[in-house]
Amino acid sequence: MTQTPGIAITGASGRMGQMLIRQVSESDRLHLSGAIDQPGHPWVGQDVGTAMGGSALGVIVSDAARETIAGADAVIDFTAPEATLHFAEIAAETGVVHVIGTTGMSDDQIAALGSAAQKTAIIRAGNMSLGVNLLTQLTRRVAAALDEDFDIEIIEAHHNQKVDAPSGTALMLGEAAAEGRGVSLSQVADRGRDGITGARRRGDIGFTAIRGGDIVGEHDVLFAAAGERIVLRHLASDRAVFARGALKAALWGQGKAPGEYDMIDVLGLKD
Ligand SMILES: NC(=O)C1=CN([C@@H]2O[C@H](COP(=O)(O)OP(=O)(O)OC[C@H]3O[C@@H](n4cnc5c(N)ncnc54)[C@H](OP(=O)(O)O)[C@@H]3O)[C@@H](O)[C@H]2O)C=CC1
Ligand SMILES: O=C(O)C1=N[C@H](C(=O)O)C[C@H](O)C1
Repeated sequence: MTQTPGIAITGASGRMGQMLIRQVSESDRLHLSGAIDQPGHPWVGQDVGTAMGGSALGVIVSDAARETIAGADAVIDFTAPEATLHFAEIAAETGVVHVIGTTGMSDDQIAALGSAAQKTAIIRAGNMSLGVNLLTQLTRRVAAALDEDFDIEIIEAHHNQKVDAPSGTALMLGEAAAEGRGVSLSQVADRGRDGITGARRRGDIGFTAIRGGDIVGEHDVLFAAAGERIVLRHLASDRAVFARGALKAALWGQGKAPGEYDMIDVLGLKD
């Protein structure tokens, strides 16, 4: 019998880590080969299924990232920027496909992934759901069809434990809108309104971040002109949508040449 690709999950005890472990362990196309947590985490040394409060899955949570990633065909990583850079080095050295969902990375941190991508396939997206990736394409098209009489605002809402803002998704949508308009997002992004801000600058793309309760992830792209508004909206109510995308990416990455890819590549959504 052919063995399915083995998947190692970083940040096993995290919100996404646990969701990914559930999805991989229920998949018949992939199997869970490893679960990683930080040294000193109480889950290290325990069966990951038991640690999650369910039945044993036969995989012990390890703090030995290199060994665990080397034993996998893909590592799925939804953690934090510095951790992701560390895992990228290991994935590159061991030739393991690296699926990155981590957000909040600086431009320098993203650039640093470039050298890892010379050695292995990296698939990275600020949002791995089908819906949001479709929404980026729609945003780009609507932005291209409208002129600067339409002010573009991106409004996102997330749970109260989220540490980065704007969300990775909001930035993806901002990039898509800027691309549609033929401008660079860094030149037009307005990310921090407070106090006497002055009137809105024509052509800016504004960002607003709401944080509260257990909101999984909500994004509006508003195109507002005199007398009319268009709103493109995505609402996520279950983290499974992100995990499903990550599993698809891990499978799609098998046998791919080293390089940087995104979910538009995985989902075949390029126009
Ligand atoms: N692209 C997408 O589709 C999505 C992306 N995300 C992103 O995924 C990331 C994680 O989100 P979420 O699961 O909610 O966050 P959590 O805080 O619930 O989980 C983060 C996990 O990463 C671990 N971690 C943090 N820092 C390090 C480190 N330096 N080294 C090793 N492990 C570390 C944490 O371990 P410990 O508990 O020991 O600190 C924890 O297990 C965020 O960046 C979020 O924005 C989330 C959902 C969808
Ligand atoms: O931190 C989260 O929860 C999420 N993060 C991603 C982001 O920053 O956009 C994706 C999703 O919205 C959930």
